[in-house]
Amino acid sequence: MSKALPSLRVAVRGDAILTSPRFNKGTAFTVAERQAFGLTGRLPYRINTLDEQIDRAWNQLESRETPIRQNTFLQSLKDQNWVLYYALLKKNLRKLVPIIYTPTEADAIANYSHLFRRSEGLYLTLPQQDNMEEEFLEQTKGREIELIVCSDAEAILGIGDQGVGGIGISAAKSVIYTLIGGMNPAKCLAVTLDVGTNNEELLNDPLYVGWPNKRVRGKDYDAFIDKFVQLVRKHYPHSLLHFEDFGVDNAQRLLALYRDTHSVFNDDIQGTGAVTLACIMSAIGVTKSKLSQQRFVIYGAGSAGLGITKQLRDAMVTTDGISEEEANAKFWLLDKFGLIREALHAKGKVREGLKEFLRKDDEWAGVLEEKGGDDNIGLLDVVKKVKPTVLIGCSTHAGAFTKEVIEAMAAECERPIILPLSNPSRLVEVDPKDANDWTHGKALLATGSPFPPAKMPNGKKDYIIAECNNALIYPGLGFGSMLAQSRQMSDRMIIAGAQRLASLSPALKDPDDALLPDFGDAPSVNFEVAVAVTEKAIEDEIAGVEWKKEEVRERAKERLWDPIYREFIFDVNGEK
Ligand SMILES: NC(=O)c1ccc[n+]([C@@H]2O[C@H](COP(=O)([O-])OP(=O)(O)OC[C@H]3O[C@@H](n4cnc5c(N)ncnc54)[C@H](O)[C@@H]3O)[C@@H](O)[C@H]2O)c1
Ligand SMILES: O=C(O)C[C@H](O)C(=O)O
Ligand SMILES: [Mg+2]
Repeated sequence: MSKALPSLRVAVRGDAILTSPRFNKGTAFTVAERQAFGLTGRLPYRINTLDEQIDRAWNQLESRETPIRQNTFLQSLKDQNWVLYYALLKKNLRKLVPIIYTPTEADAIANYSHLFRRSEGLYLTLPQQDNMEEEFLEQTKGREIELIVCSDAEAILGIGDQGVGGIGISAAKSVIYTLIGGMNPAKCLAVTLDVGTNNEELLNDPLYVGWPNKRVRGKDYDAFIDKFVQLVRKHYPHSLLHFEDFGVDNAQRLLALYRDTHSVFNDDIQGTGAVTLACIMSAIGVTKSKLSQQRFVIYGAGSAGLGITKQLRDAMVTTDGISEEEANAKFWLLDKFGLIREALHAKGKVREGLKEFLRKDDEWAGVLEEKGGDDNIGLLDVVKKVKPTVLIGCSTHAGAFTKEVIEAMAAECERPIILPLSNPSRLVEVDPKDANDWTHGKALLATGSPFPPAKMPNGKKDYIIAECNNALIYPGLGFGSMLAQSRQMSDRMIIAGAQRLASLSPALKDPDDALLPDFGDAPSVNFEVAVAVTEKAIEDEIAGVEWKKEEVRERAKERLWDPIYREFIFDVNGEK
């Protein structure tokens, strides 16, 4: 979808333009630009095209042998030249998304202080909050911010508390918004909310670059977050505020607190809920059944588990016309202490927000008796008794879906739907290759991180393991909400996005194909999601724009940011 862009007036010159990743073109500056911006003597003679630069960068990247070294190389390319960075990624999307995002970014975040070269985004640190507004304005000066991704890094992917390294997830999610969602990177801001860390390894590391203090909680934490949210509301009332990888309690609380007053979005809850709903809709298309005919076992009842459960429940009520109570009864949730049920709740072992999904103790009396009074009803017990049709993992418990569990499920279900969603790859609840073998190719599978296709029995074509990662939908949800200028991201907008994604699933056309579109198609898929989201906001009269629904697609195309060089004209009053 490349298009020629009008020239841009730019005020920075000399070394300043070469060190600005937003404006730097390196060897691609033209003769006229070199003269106008004082670059002739600062650059070698030869002028390269963007394609030549991409080839050179690709060769340099390939000479780095490990994913983490490639990640570091790409990080430094991002610090140098955004157009080249995004153009390289765009050309090699499937290969490079796993390097700059899940799973490799998890290692980059875990080693943030040791790999540190250059800062990016906005670091807001709790003891320095008196100057928060100044810092915020300083960092966003001259930019019309449309998207802010923030994290307090308490629960990064499945690797836990990563302190200031959380900037890595905010920045990676923001890159995906540009790469896959078409958002202009100059209008995106990655923020780390450094409230300390309880990660002892980081606290004891003399090279740790964050605030070396225990994680602050309670009133002081709330006041700090509120100060930040109010700044966003004051200066960028139409922006989307994306929360990423907060601890589960704060994730739910903050979403509930702010979602009515600003367009806020919690990716782990809502993004994961939406992509999983799309994946399940595609799977039940293959099994030719309805949502309300499923029995769902959700293993890991944190942000993702709860987001998925509520999204599926709400969709079931809407599409199959059953009551919320009936829909709640289709779920069996497990967490660290086993099946979530009344007795656990009475002992205070069930977190707020899960009450609707408590199972009755007397349903399980027989199982408890058989276990000799053992309080913990585990996954195998649940699978044997419930005979689920869908098993979803978001527990961070690697290998939890054992052969016994998978075989027990497959014994009672013709096409078990199994989604081990924990990231990064090493934390997956079951390697999809094993789940495929143990079910003799009958399981319908998708994972959170990328996995290779699985071999099928009887010479059938390989089974493509769909990547059920929220990155397949959140860029479109965000772009759609930005287009709509909506002051909220409503449930109906999210469901519209999930439905559009499900409608694009390869399995709809061929039941032996993947449950979700390929990541290589993520940009066009997310574009469709964005159109659906904007149309819904307009239909529901919560959009800030006055477009007709028929105009949305064209308007959306006009707003897509593409990594191509624009001609620059020097102007002291131009962009800085
Ligand atoms: N595929 C995706 O798009 C996607 C999206 C969000 C999260 N995730 C992954 O899901 C996992 C959980 O993320 P989250 O944000 O919900 O984290 P979270 O910390 O909010 O939730 C994890 C939950 O799992 C529970 N748990 C831990 N060990 C367990 C065990 N042995 N048995 C049962 N439950 C156990 C925890 O108590 C917690 O409630 C992570 O690995 C994350 O990377 C994937
Ligand atoms: O970051 C990802 O890859 C997905 C998700 O948000 C997660 O926390 O695992
Ligand atoms: Mg996340």
